[in-house]
Amino acid sequence: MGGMTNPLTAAQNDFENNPDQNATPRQTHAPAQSPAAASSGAAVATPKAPSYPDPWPAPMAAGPLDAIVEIPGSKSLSNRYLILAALGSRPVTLVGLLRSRDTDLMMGALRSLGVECDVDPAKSTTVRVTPPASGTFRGGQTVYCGLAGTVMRFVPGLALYADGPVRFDGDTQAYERPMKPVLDGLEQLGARIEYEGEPGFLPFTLTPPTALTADAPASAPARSITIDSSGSSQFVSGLLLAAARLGAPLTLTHDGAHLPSLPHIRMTMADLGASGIGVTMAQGERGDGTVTWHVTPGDVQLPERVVVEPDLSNAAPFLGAALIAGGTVRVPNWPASTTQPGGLLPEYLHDFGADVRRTDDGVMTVTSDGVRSGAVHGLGSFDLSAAGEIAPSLAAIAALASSDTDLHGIAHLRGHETNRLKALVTEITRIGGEAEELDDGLHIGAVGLDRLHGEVMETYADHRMATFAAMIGLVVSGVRVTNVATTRKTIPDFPGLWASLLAQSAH
Ligand SMILES: O=C(O)C1=C[C@@H](OP(=O)(O)O)[C@@H](O)[C@H](O)C1
Ligand SMILES: C=C(OP(=O)(O)O)C(=O)O
Repeated sequence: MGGMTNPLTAAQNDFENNPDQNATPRQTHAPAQSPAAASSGAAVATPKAPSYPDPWPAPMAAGPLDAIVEIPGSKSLSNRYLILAALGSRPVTLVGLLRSRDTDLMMGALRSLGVECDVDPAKSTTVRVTPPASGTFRGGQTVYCGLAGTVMRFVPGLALYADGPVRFDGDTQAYERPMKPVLDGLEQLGARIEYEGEPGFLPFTLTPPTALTADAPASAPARSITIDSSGSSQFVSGLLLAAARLGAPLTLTHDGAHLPSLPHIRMTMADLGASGIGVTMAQGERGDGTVTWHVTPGDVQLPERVVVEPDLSNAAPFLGAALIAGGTVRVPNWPASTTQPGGLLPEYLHDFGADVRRTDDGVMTVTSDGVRSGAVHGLGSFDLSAAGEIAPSLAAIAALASSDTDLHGIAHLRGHETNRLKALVTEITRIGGEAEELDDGLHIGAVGLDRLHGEVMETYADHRMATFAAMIGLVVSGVRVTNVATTRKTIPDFPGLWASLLAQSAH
């Protein structure tokens, strides 16, 4: 593996590329995990993020909100488009790309594999992606995944088409995120995986099968692989993205008890479709509860210019703020139809009791009398398996609502950035609320606002635990949030946007 950069010896990098800016303070071990030298060729021109006190005092809402908040690009779409552009043969310009830690890690990963990602100097959210002229990715590299599920589960599929072994590493906390099903799938396609620590987890090295590094003949025999994707939809998505280049039809079967985040899998299928790759899905083809996808390979090519939708899951704290503090919050550029699971958010907020409407100009408007009025009730027993990533935002509303909520279908949140079920129970309990873990989710009891008190709330290097705490802080005085910079995983400047939400409302 000569030429592979060792992140253990890489120099400390600047703020933008330092992985540890987002890790919890006790996990800071900066030089050990520097992705820039490890995974990016050219410098990434991310705008500098302002720095904030730690802990950050969450601002309280002085009265009902009245604000419009522009939400940056979707993480899930941005990172899929980056992967699909890299798999193509012509340059693609991505407009409105999310520029945050997860997308910068993805661009760093692609650059290390020989893909050019040129940031428009006049607009950092416009990025031109040029795949390697040879069509083969560069091996002998370390890809630094940070804590990004989309990087650690999607990029190994590209390494299948590299001209040498590729090593994958990430934040220490990422070593706990499950990887095995996607890597088992790639092994079934001929890759060899060597784990450095516990099998099934980062760090590891993927050695591609030699047959795939050259163009595989279109007539190659169909392939069939089976995995259990109960732990994350990203295992299926990663394999579907990889299959686009296979040069042979692929049948992928999920054989497991659950299949979370189905909209994210449909998003992958739709984006592959937009790149000229046909994918179909059939439930229970074997008549035994399994789910099967058929991928018909072709020439992967996104259109020359792709516009990224705003991140609708990241709209949740802002729109949810209207339910908590009362008032109206508007988010512009809300798509009329979307593959994002955040497209379900308006109906979830309506279920809590909000007035929700999208006008023809694409503005999503959420209005509520707020939790103090008693107008926000719990969701009762609620299946959130389609959109588990919104759970922390819904949990914040539920903890302040006038009746109970049981969120089901989200057992796999134990393998998210942190064990989110445990973290949410700990933090809700810390402020005087009532919550407990269920086998497949969370029970959140209604205790009344008077019982809740401000505390220093832990965020566990999890962006959504930080936005969860900020939501609570709108109506509970004295909430302080550790490591609010962790929000940079998917939002370039969350505290700035949050301040603008409140500042607009003060007028
Ligand atoms: O494919 C994607 O872009 C994502 C899939 C989901 O993962 P899980 O299925 O692991 O929840 C989601 O939670 C994550 O934030 C993004
Ligand atoms: C689960 C999440 O992220 P990841 O893409 O790292 O899995 C999330 O953003 O809520």
